[in-house]
Amino acid sequence: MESLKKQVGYASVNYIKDGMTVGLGTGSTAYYMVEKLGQEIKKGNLNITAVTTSKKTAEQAESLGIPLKDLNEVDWIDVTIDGADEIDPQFQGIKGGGGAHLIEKIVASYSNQVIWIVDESKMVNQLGDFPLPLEVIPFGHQKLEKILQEKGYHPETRLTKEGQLFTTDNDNFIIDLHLKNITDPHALAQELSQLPGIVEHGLFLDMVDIVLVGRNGQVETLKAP
Ligand SMILES: O=C[C@H](O)[C@H](O)[C@H](O)COP(=O)(O)O
Repeated sequence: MESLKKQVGYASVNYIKDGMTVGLGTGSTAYYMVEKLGQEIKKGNLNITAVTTSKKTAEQAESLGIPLKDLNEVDWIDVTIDGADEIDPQFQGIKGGGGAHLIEKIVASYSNQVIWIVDESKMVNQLGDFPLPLEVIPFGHQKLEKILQEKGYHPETRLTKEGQLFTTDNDNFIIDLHLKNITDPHALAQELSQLPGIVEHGLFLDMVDIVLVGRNGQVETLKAP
């Protein structure tokens, strides 16, 4: 898996051209994309500006000398390259396994092109086996969890390995919904968007343009319809 992630992450840098403003995703696959981008910048092959989607990616990018700007300082992003947790045959996805989906979704929404980079294990027939992350405001989060429980969504407030409440880069909490299968992602997205306290859910619908999949040692390019 690790070598597939590296292969697909490295291959995605081919979509980055000189002069572009690039959105840098978060996670173990995006890590390799950022690593390769740093190498190309160091060699003098690329001159770009990047906007990051998490503190972790910002730290990595800074350490590699990738020029960074805040989203407010750029007009638009040419391409954002990011990982994903699940992608269905309609190119709908779940993100937020690392708790970064709020900023990832904002950055993606200001991008001309969105590319997801995944290993083949992320390609599924139906979304929902991967727990759906919700970034929630700490105020009243237990009340919200109760409502989600009553709806039959099997919520679980995310904890760190040490058993502490997981906090996002925005000082919010994450509630993961253990749904097993999501039959109507758009209806669920709408319902979750209307619940007070949920800042953003991890359903990324109709957002991706190209998916690069690492499969059997090759990188497959899939274009969303
Ligand atoms: O919050 C995390 C992000 O949405 C990641 O892009 C996603 O979880 C995929 O990460 P990875 O490539 O590490 O599986």
